[in-house]
Amino acid sequence: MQPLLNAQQIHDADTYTIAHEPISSVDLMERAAKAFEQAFTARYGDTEKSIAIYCGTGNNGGDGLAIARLLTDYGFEKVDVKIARFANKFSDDFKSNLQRLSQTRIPITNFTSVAELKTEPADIIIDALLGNGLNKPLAGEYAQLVQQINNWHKTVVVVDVPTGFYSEGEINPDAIVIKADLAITFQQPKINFLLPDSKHAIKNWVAVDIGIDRNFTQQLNSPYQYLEESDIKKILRPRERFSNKGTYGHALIVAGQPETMGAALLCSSACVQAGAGLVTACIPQSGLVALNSYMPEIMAIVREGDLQPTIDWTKFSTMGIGPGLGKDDNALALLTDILTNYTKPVVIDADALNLLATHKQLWACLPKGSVLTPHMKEFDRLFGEHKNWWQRLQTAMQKAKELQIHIVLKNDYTIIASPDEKLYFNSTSNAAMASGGMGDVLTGIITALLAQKYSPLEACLAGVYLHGKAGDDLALPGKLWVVLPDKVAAQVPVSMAALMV
Ligand SMILES: NC(=O)C1=CN([C@@H]2O[C@H](COP(=O)(O)OP(=O)(O)OC[C@H]3O[C@@H](n4cnc5c(N)ncnc54)[C@H](O)[C@@H]3O)[C@@H](O)[C@H]2O)[C@@H](O)CC1
Ligand SMILES: [K+]
Repeated sequence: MQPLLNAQQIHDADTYTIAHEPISSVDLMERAAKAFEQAFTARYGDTEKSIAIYCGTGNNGGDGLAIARLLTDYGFEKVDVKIARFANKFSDDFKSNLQRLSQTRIPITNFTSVAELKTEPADIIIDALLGNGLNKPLAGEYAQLVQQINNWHKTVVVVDVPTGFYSEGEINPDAIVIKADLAITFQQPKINFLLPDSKHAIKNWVAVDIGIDRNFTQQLNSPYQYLEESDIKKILRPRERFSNKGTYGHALIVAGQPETMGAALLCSSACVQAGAGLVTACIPQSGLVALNSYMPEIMAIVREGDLQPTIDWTKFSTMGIGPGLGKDDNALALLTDILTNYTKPVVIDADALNLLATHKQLWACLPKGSVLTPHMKEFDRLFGEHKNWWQRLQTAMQKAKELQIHIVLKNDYTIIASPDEKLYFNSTSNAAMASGGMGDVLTGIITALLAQKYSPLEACLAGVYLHGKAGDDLALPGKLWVVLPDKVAAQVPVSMAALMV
């Protein structure tokens, strides 16, 4: 689990590392510049290309100066350094690196106003103007310079964070900020990199390790955490000797209408694939043939017209409710029946979420520890409109605590809010997975893990990670353009086994 720190905490962690490793501040800058150089040359290794490095006069600018030297050592012959001297403030490490750079033959241009700049002939621009020290929105010369750089439409690679971009907090969509093709960021993704609001500023990012003290960053107890494979390996347990279907629980999937049986099939088959010992699907009568032919391992409880099905509450280890269920009176009656009679944590998705949104009296009946899996629109239907994702994060954290539930807010980096006011960002999944039915599969996987006696938090973390990992294993790198949900479900046991070794 990697703690995601805010700008102040990152600064504190840098300071702690300098004092306790110990390492001089300028050597830490050198280490950061080296890590940048390696990540940069791995992607832009053609030394024929010309590079212009725009530097500020703080530590971000200091990084830029060191990077100019390292890229030249690497073999780039056309490296230009341009220093924006908009303020008369220079960090010590900027000054040391300027001193070192002036002993090389790398050309340095100083400018105090954007009007002095001509066109930029370089193939690639490196942005080392401002980094994590940003303390106000860009204005004046900085704003003009950033707009100028954006207007050149070059390949832009940024050092740490795009100039003008806030690492955390609400993002103003009209703010002036460097548009980055790639952000090579130090130690950890910045929290806002993981939110869709950053899409306009950052096409891609990569985090490079610069050896910041991990014990220190752990003990800061950040509410924001980034999931890593090692976390999931710790959660997953091997299937045991002398185990049988009873060992792995009996899940009930309540899903489907005659027109949306696919959702029920995808959800319940994913539940089987993710290892539930037994799976029963509560589906409309007309879907029975489809269910039996799609996957004979799944049993059925059928729903007929207005007749409510009889469910033996003691029989099931957990339930997943909602995919394709519809929002009619029968669906509402069934959801009400379940929530008022069943007391173990359940997974609530899709139409069941929409029913919850319009029948708030049901919230009091949600079993503690239950899991809600909304996408953005469902989330806003449940909890009100939000202007941006940062606001959504705060609501998720607050509601998870208030209702003692887990909220799985689906997105590129799906966010899991837990009742103890933590937010976990998932690190797997890819755009090939953006297709209808993918959420139904996720619900099936989380339900399966709950059935296998993983705690609700473990089921959410491992379920979300596995779902994305199965999609990654199928699609990346460059294997499949589109990955369909049933393929993801079928891949889950393979990806799970690979995580167990
Ligand atoms: N502290 C450390 O030891 C390390 C810092 N590193 C680099 O240092 C960066 C942070 O450096 P700094 O804290 O010096 O800050 P920056 O270099 O980001 O900014 C420099 C100064 O600009 C001013 N400023 C902020 N917002 C402004 C605005 N909107 N308009 C005009 N001026 C503004 C502030 O006075 C700020 O201190 C990181 O992003 C990273 O690139 C790395 O070298 C790793 C180690
Ligand atoms: K920058």
